[in-house]
Amino acid sequence: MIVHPELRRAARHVRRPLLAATLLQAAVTLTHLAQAALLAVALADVARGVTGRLPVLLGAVLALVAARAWLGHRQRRTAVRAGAAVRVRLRDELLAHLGRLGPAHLTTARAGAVRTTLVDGVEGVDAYVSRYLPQLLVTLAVPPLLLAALALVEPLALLGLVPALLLALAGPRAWDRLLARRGKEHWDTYEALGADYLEALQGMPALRAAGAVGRTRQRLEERSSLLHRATVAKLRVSLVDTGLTDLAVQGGTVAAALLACGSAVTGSTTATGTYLVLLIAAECFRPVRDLSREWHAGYLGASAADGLAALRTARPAVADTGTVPARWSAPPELRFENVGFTYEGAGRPALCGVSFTAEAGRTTALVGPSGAGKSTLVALLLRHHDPRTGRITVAGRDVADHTLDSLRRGIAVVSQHTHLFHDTVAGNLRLAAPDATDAELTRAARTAGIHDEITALPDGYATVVGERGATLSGGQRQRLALARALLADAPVLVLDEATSAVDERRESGIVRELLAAAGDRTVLVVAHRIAAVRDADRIVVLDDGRVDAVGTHTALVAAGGVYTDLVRAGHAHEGELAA
Ligand SMILES: Nc1ncnc2c1ncn2[C@@H]1O[C@H](COP(=O)(O)OP(=O)(O)OP(=O)(O)O)[C@@H](O)[C@H]1O
Repeated sequence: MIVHPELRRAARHVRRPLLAATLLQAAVTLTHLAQAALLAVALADVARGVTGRLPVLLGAVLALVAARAWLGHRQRRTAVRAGAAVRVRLRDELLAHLGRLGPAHLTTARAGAVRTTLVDGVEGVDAYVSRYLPQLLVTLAVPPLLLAALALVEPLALLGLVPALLLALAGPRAWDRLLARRGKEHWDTYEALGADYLEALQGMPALRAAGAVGRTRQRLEERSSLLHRATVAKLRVSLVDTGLTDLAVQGGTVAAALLACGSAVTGSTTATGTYLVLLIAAECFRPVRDLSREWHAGYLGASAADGLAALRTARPAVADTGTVPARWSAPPELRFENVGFTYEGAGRPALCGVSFTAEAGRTTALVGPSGAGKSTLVALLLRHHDPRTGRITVAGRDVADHTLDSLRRGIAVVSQHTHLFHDTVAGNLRLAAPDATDAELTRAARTAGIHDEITALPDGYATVVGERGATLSGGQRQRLALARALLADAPVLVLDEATSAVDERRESGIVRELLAAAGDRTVLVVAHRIAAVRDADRIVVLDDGRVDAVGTHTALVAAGGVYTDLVRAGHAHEGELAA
């Protein structure tokens, strides 16, 4: 009888349907009881050789059977509805929270484990709430009522039934803790296996390239046998629980039968009373047996409860405390003022006293060697983290003043890790602008340099691109993501290595077209290759978390330093340095 606070919380929102399901379940139990009483009277009549009432009694039994079937059907429907409501609400809540946690959460949590919690864990809670909880309430309420009724007919029978019921209900509580621990161990192993499988599937090309498929398969097999052992350990405790319940149920029924027979032999009870004791004693234990059966359905939910609670209460890297919606009537200025930031657990700061301004409606480029802090600056602008020192303002207001949702909607980002969904090209493009017309899709795709390739696909814009855009090349995926960002029509556009997978020959052309299409938006371009940024209005050179220089391409080349090194390290042709 594990009632985890997380499961109580999940059930709180469906109190009414749950109460209805419990009452219907109780009504089903009452039909069993009434049937037992009618059969007891009928059997006593048969024993006495009186058959006059038999047709009425048996007719009533049949009516009860029909009523029970109807009540049972209603009960299941109500319970399923309550379970579905719990499932939908919990998933919505968790998904919304995952959105607030942002990508920072997945640097510590594993995607496969989160998936297992969201899918299997929530299904388990559904079974727990819709099947186990109503039965638990009925089990706590009905047997005491039946015992009270039996006390009126044959008080002696209680001597056998009460201890047996107490043993059946309270006995297994002795190892509730062990049961909870085994359940958690099983869940953790199950979650880890799910995460391993997802990672192995997603990383299959890398595993093949490294010749590590065999080793991974072996590791997965080890994980599988760990899960098998955890399942057996869990079942062992669970079966002891069920065994004890069964023993108490059987023992109690036999004791009640012996007592009833004793009373019949001594003649202290009528024939009807004896049959009543025999049949009602069995009914006393029916809810206990049913509870034991439903427990197995709800055990998964009880085991997943800790994981669900951990996900639901995980703290986002930043608090969504801003109250002002980010609605900029004109492209805003972005200002970084003395920004410093250190990742949790990192020995040295990723950024240190970074100050620069990305002018409104202009293109500012961020360049620097690998690890200089370019992506960290973008993450801070989007508030995936907050700076440890300094501040970032958009249109003169601290980004922390804005609600997270509106801030992120106002800044369209195309990063080097584009994500496409298993949908058509058009469906992927319309993610950012569900109402965009076909003409608008085409215009955005043309600007991103992907239109011709889309029309060459078997079904053009209606072609399904596969999971994560698997049927497209890296460059095509990036250009689709660019088109999607253009459609989003946000006043700020951030291109974070957005063309890194596009060949250099096409890169400068695409970037030039993009910047023209960006119109008067404020654009921040992060790039390794100078070709992607040489036309920017202003270039900020970052080195080791600090601003090394700010200027135009021509001025920076003339000044020498880190920028010139970057140009030289790239595929700069003579003209680039000379420009
Ligand atoms: N999640 C993280 N946890 C800890 N340290 C991190 C994390 N992400 C980045 N860093 C560190 O912060 C520093 C800046 O990283 P960042 O990704 O911002 O650099 P970058 O200039 O974008 O590099 P690249 O051009 O290679 O993408 C690096 O030293 C990096 O190792």
